[in-house]
Amino acid sequence: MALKYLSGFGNEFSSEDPRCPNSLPKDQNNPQKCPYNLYAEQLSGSAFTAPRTQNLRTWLYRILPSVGHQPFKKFHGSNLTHDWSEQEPDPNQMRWKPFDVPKPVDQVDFVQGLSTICGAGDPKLKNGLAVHVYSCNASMKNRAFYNADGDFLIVPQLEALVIITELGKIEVAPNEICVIPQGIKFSVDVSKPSRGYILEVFGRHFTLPDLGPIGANGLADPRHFLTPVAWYELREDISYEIVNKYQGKLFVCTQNHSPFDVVAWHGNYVPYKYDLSKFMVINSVSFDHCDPSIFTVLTCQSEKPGTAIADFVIFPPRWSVQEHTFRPPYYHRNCMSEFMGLITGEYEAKKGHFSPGGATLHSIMTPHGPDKNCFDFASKEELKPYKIAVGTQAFMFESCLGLAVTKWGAETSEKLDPDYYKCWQGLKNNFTGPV
Ligand SMILES: O=C(O)Cc1cc(O)ccc1O
Ligand SMILES: [Fe+2]
Repeated sequence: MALKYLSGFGNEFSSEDPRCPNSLPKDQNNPQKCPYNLYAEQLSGSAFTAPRTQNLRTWLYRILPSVGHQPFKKFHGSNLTHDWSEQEPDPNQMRWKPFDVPKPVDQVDFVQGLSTICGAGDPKLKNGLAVHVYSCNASMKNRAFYNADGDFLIVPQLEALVIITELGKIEVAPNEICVIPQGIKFSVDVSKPSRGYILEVFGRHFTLPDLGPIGANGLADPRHFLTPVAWYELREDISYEIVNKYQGKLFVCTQNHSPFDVVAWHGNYVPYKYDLSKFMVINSVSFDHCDPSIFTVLTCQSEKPGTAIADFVIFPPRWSVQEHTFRPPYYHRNCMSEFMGLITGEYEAKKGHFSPGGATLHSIMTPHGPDKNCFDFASKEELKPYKIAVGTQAFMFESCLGLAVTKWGAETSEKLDPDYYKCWQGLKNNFTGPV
C-alpha cells in the first residue's frame, strides 16, 4: 500500500497512528499521564535557546522511552571513517568508476555497507561534512541506526529504499532524496542490491536557499517536501540493536523492544523526502551560462554569509536556449570543493566519461570543465533550442571546506580511475592571434 505523507518544509506537524486515536496530548506536552500510558520524550535538533526561526524539536509519545537500553560497545564492520589524515593530500581531478554492490553470497545491510569517500571537519566541533556511499543487499534486521553527529542527506542511485523512522515510514527511490536529521533512529529495508550517495553535515541542518530576486516561487517548492506519518510496532522480548554514529565512530547497544514504538508525535524536527523531478528550473533565457547555484535544492550554511558547508545541487533536464553562448559548463577554478555523482544517464560536460553510480571530485582551485569531445562539439554546434539531460540526473555536493579523500576512496574501493586527466589532454591550441 502506498505510504502517506505530510507536506511542507519546516512546518509544525502533528501525527497519530490511526490505531490509537487521540494519542497526542492536546493541550500540553507533558501530561502527568499520557494517553494510552505512553511516555513523552523530546528530541531537540537545535539549542533550546536557538532563535524561533531556527528552533527545532519534536515531541514523541512512545511505548517505552529511548533510554531503556544496554550500554554501548564498539561496532565493527563498515568502512565509515572521519579520519581525514589517512592519505596525503592530493589535488588531482578524481573520478571513481561505479561503486560495487555486494555479491549475493555476502549479506550486507545499509549500516554495514557505508563507506566514506571524503570529508572534512569534526563532529565534535559541529563543523564539517562527510561524503559516503552506501551499498547493500540485505534489510536491517532488528537493527536501527542513528547519527549523533549530524544529518544524512541520502541520494539513492540504484533501487528504492524503505526507511522506517521513529516518525514513520518513507519510501525513497532513485531521483528522490531524503534527509534524516541528527539523532532520529531509522532502519533501511531493501528488496534488491541497492546503492547511493550520502551527504552528511555535522551539527547543522539543511534549509531551502533564499530566492532573492527570483521571488516567492521557484526552485524546490516547500510543499513538495514530504514527511512521514506516525507508525508504530509493538515488539517486545527481542534483541534489538541500536547502532549509534558518535564522534565519527560506530557503537552498538541492545534493547529488548523495537525503537519504532512512537504512537504519536508533533513538532518541526522531522525526516523528509523530495522528488527531484519537481524542481522548478530557473536559467538564462538570453545568453551565457549561469553558475550552478541556480540549481540548489537544499543548503547547509556555514557562519560566513552565503557560503555553504554543503549545497545540494542538481543538474535536471531543462531547455537550453542561450544565444551566441558556449552552453556547457565553463572551464573554471573554484574556491569551493565540488563532489559530483550521477544518478542516471549522462552528464552534459562528460558524455561517456562519467558513469551512473560513480563520482568525481574537483578540489579547491583544481581546474576542470568540459572534456575535449564536449568542447569540440559545443563550440561549433548550431544554437537552436533543445532539451538537455532528458532522462538524466547528475548532482553536486559543493562545499567551502577542503575535502580529504579516505583510504577507502583512494585505494580500498579500487574505483579511482587513474586515466581521468586524459579527457582534457586532447584540448588543442586554437589561437588565431599573432605569435
Ligand atoms: O564542474 C561541474 O561540472 C559543475 C558545474 C556545472 C556548471 O554548470 C557550472 C559550474 C560547475 O562547477
Ligand atoms: Fe565545477
